[in-house]
Formats: sequence, structure tokens, C-alpha cells
Amino acid sequence: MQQSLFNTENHPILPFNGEVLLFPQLFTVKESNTYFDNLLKEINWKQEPITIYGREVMQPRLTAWYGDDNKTYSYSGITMHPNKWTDDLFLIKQRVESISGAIFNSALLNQYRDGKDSVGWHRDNEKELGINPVIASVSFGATRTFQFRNYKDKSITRSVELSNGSLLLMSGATQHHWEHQIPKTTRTIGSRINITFRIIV
Ligand SMILES: O=C(O)CCC(=O)C(=O)O
Ligand SMILES: [Fe+2]
Repeated sequence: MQQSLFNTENHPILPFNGEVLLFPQLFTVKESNTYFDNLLKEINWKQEPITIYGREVMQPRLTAWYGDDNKTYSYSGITMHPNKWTDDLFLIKQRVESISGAIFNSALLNQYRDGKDSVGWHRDNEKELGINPVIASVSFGATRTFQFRNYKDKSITRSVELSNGSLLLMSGATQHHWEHQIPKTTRTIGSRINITFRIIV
């Protein structure tokens, strides 16, 4: 099924100073379940330490980095070397590229094992990503809430539910003006896999 960038389901999420579109069903439930199972097994998942205010703590989720050769990436104080694309990741990348019109050379994967796993407020504004990065975020497995808050006025917030097979496309000035997070939840939920495709310049 071909989806247009401007159908009624993917109206803009942010009120100003950024461009975010949601495609609730880029992949069918059947495709998504297969990708979820494969990625859970195939991906070289690690729990990495990060440094917060000079103190080393373990990230509350598993991560992995895939991409074209020779692309390294710094993320919250760690430098990551990419694994080589798997067949599944390459197929997912091609689908995302056909919708977004961008060509991605790397992907950061996150696995949230349950509601206790999370990612805190941050912007994807590492200098390797360029000035106005296009970031395509694909979700498989359990639905999690993805929240935005304005960087200057932290009372301005928006949130979207990222369900199995969805694509969230962030572009334009989004990373300058908006932070995002996946908060912890006390709901009993299964695991979720997220892939954020990026362009390292
Ligand atoms: O899991 C998500 O949807 C968000 C992940 C994220 O923000 C990141 O990896 O930078
Ligand atoms: Fe992010």
C-alpha cells in the first residue's frame, strides 16, 4: 500500500518551529510482528553505560548501532562503531526511504524491555547529524508514549502513541526547538523495539 506524505492520518504533531509527521501503519501488523521477532534475535543488543553529570550509569534500555562502514557516532559521551546492515534492517530502511524521500546511512536501535525502560528528555542534535536532521523513527512491539516539549517553554508539550508498525518522521527545525522522551510507565507491557534512521554527514 502506497501512503502519501499528506493524508489525513499524518497531520502535523507540533504547533510551530518543527516538522513532525506520524504514519500510524507504515508496516502491516503481520510484517511488524515478523520484524519484531527477527530483530529481537538478530540484533547485537548491548546495555551501554553513559555519563550523566560526571557519574557513570547504565542506560535504562538496550541499544545497537547499524550503518554504512566508516560512520562513527557519539551519543551521550560514548562513541559507537556501526554493525553491518542486516537484511531485515535494509528492507525496513528501503520502505522508510520510499516514504520520506531521504537516504539514510545509519540507524540507532533501542530495545525497551518493559515499562521500566525509557529514554530521558533530549534532542537529537549531535553535530554529526547536520543542521536540520531528518530522523525517521520506526516502532515494533508494545505501544509507548513519545512526548515532545518545547526547549524554551517547557510547559508546551505534545505526545503521540507509537504503535507496532508506525513511523514518526522528524525534520526541519524540530531538533533545535523541541526535546523528546519515552517516559517509564507502570503499566504492565511487553517489549518495544525502535529504530531511528539517521544521516551522518
Ligand atoms: O524510542 C524512541 O521512540 C525514541 C528513541 C530516541 O529518541 C533516540 O534514540 O534518540
Ligand atoms: Fe532521540
